[in-house]
Order: sequence, then C-alpha cells, then structure tokens
Amino acid sequence: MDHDTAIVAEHLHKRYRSTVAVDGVSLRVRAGEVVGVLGANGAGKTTTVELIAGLRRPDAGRVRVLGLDPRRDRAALRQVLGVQLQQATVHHALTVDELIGLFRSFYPNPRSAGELLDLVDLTAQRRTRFEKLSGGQQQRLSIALALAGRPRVVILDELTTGLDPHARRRMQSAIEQLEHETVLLVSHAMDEVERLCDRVVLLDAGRIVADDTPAGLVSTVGAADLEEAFVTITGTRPGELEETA
Ligand SMILES: Nc1ncnc2c1ncn2[C@@H]1O[C@H](COP(=O)(O)OP(=O)(O)OP(=O)(O)O)[C@@H](O)[C@H]1O
Repeated sequence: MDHDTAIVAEHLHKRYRSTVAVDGVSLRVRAGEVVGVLGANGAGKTTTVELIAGLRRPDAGRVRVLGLDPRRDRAALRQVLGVQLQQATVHHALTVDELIGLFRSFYPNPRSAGELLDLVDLTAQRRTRFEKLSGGQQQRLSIALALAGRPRVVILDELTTGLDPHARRRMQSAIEQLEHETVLLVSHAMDEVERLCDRVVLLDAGRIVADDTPAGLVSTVGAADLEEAFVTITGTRPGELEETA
C-alpha cells in the first residue's frame, strides 16, 4: 500500500443469516480524503464501515487501514483510528469530564479536554453524567471521544442525525476543521455530504453503485442536486427504507 492510501477494502462480503448485507464492496480512500458513504436504510453502510473498523469480521475480502489489518493489528489500529458509531458503548455513570479523561488516557498525544469540549459544545455539561445527557449531547460526546486521540483516520456513522440545526452546523464545522485526517462519513443528509465530502460512494443492496465527486455524480445522471441523483440511482430517498423483494 503506498503512502497516499489510507483505506483499502477489497471484495468485502458480509452475510447475517439469510441477509446479504455487503456484497462485494471494494473501496480505496486516499489519505486526507473525506468520503461520504450513502445509501437507503439497509443498504449496508454501517456494516461496511464496521468491517473497515475491524468491529466485524468479513466472510470474505480484505481490509487495510494505514497498512494495518483491523482484526489482527487491533492495538496498533486503535492508536490511529477514531470511530463514532450509532450506538455509544460508554460507561453511563461517568461524567463528560471523566469520559473525556478516560479516552485521552489511551493516547500518547491527545487533544486537550478543553479543545474537545469546545469542539462539540459541551463545556457547560462537563460535570453531567453520560446517562443524564440528552440524545443529541450524547451523540456530540461520542464525536469528541472519536477525535480524542488525534486519529489519522476517522469513521463517523451518522454524524448529525437527530441533532438540532445549530448542533448540526457546529459538528459539520468541527469536521471541516480537521485538516489532514482521512474521514469516512455515513450520512443521510445530502447537504452535509455536499458540504463536507470530496467523494461519495453510493451503496444499494450491499453493492457500490456509484463512486464519484458529489458534483460528478449529479452531472452524470443529469440531476439538479445530490438528493435527486440519489433518488434517480437507487429509486429511494435518502433515509428511506430500500424496497425488498
Ligand atoms: N446484526 C445484524 N443481524 C442481522 N442482520 C443485520 C445485522 N446488522 C444489519 N443487518 C441487516 O443487514 C443489512 C444492512 O444493514 P446496515 O445496518 O449495514 O445498513 P445501513 O445502510 O447502515 O442502514 P441504515 O441507514 O438503516 O443505518 C440490513 O438488511 C440489515 O437488516
């Protein structure tokens, strides 16, 4: 893998019992690129990023993140990869300060607690236990925790879903401020993808059906905007459930 490449996924397959979730996904992400992963509900986005993060084992295929095998090189990967998932799995009785301190302690050169609190606008909640935070605040904290160790690669699964407009803008500008990081961003918000992403991959039934810049995708199908391109290619709207046979 050359130095320019941050993520390589080759021919990934993942099945859950009778459901084929990921059906031959191959993807290459250059260092510093911000790539959006789009698709209807159930298209395989979360499974794909979980395979890349090493949280699930592919049935077939190969993943490398900065040259590391996510399952074999777990400890090394944890130092360079930050992951924000839909379901936070943190200790609910700990306060915001304690969780940030805990995550900072995992890394040799973490972002400061003040910077992290400011980034996600939780300074006023720093002494609040996780379980007492609102859903949106918990989500913002999980973004701060994903960024605590200055990861070189960041995986964000639904960065702003469920956040109010102010918090959405705030989280998007936090991601815009990341300068050298490689970002894989699962999103249903087409405005967010157009704003943040250099490139988008569109999944449909576990396969990549488009891989282009947002503008390239729009012009290829002759759409007015990314949302219309999404509808044209997948036959569903972003966030809508995919038709199953
Ligand atoms: N743990 C699991 N066990 C069984 N089936 C699963 C599991 N996780 C996902 N699936 C199925 O695999 C398919 C892909 O799911 P996945 O969560 O990857 O899609 P997604 O594109 O992230 O969807 P969403 O937009 O709703 O988050 C779906 O049909 C889903 O029902």
